[in-house]
Amino acid sequence: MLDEIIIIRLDLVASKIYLNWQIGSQLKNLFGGKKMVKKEDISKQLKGGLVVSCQALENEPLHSSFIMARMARAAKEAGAVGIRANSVVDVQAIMDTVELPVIGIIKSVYEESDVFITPTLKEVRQIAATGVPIIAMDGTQRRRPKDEKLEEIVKIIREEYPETLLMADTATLKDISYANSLGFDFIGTTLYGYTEETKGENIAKNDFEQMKEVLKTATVPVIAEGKIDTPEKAKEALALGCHCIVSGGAITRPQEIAKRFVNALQEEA
Ligand SMILES: CC(=O)N[C@H](C=O)[C@@H](O)[C@H](O)[C@H](O)COP(=O)(O)O
Repeated sequence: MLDEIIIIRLDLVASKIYLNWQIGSQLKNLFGGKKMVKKEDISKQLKGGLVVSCQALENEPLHSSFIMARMARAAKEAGAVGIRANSVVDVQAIMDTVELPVIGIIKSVYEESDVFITPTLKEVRQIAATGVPIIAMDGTQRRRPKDEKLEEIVKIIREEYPETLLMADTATLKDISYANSLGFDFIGTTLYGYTEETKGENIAKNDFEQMKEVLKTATVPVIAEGKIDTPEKAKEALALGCHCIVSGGAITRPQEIAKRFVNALQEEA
């Protein structure tokens, strides 16, 4: 009898907490919640600025949502216009910390495919559900896990999240033409140098030779991303006509930053 009373009371307490939480979030949405920002405004916000990629995978020293949110805060203090981040937890921690547009991705490795940046509909939906204004996904023509097709993913996510901007992370000019045809909002050079076909390449090589071709091929704004590791390169990419810059490792991966110093000292010795 006593057990039953205790269980009923616990149930009542739990229901009350749940109800309060629900009312609280509804009120927050009504009065204090995040405002829906229009697609054109997000694009304007990014134009001509620096987006800082705040990412640390499980095998990296700074792997922690708390630290990534602090990185995002530092980026904001420096004047960054946006953040790029990996995983639902990091994106949520960052969106709770800074009021900057976030480019969300989920890196996920599948055995049967080399595609790992938001590779399947599952990851696209998971990251979309966080409310990120922009989702970036692999925009190469490589075979995707589970044989999913990029055009299908884009079609479905456009229906489910019409207000979310989509960025294609590409490697080759062919990828860019493909992304144009699928109606992406942004094209990123993220994977140039990271696929079988482009291994060892660098977007800044020969005075940004490849970037100039990218800009001629793309029919939507181009985001310069991948090894834009100095302020000079960032400035040059913007001058060529890129919409904005994403820089990561050179700002938020201390192991890469320290390595550049160590390498320079070793070259001197
Ligand atoms: C190839 C790949 O996995 N790129 C990832 C994409 O999100 C990140 O690891 C990069 O840090 C990001 O693209 C920014 O580039 P960089 O760190 O070179 O400034």
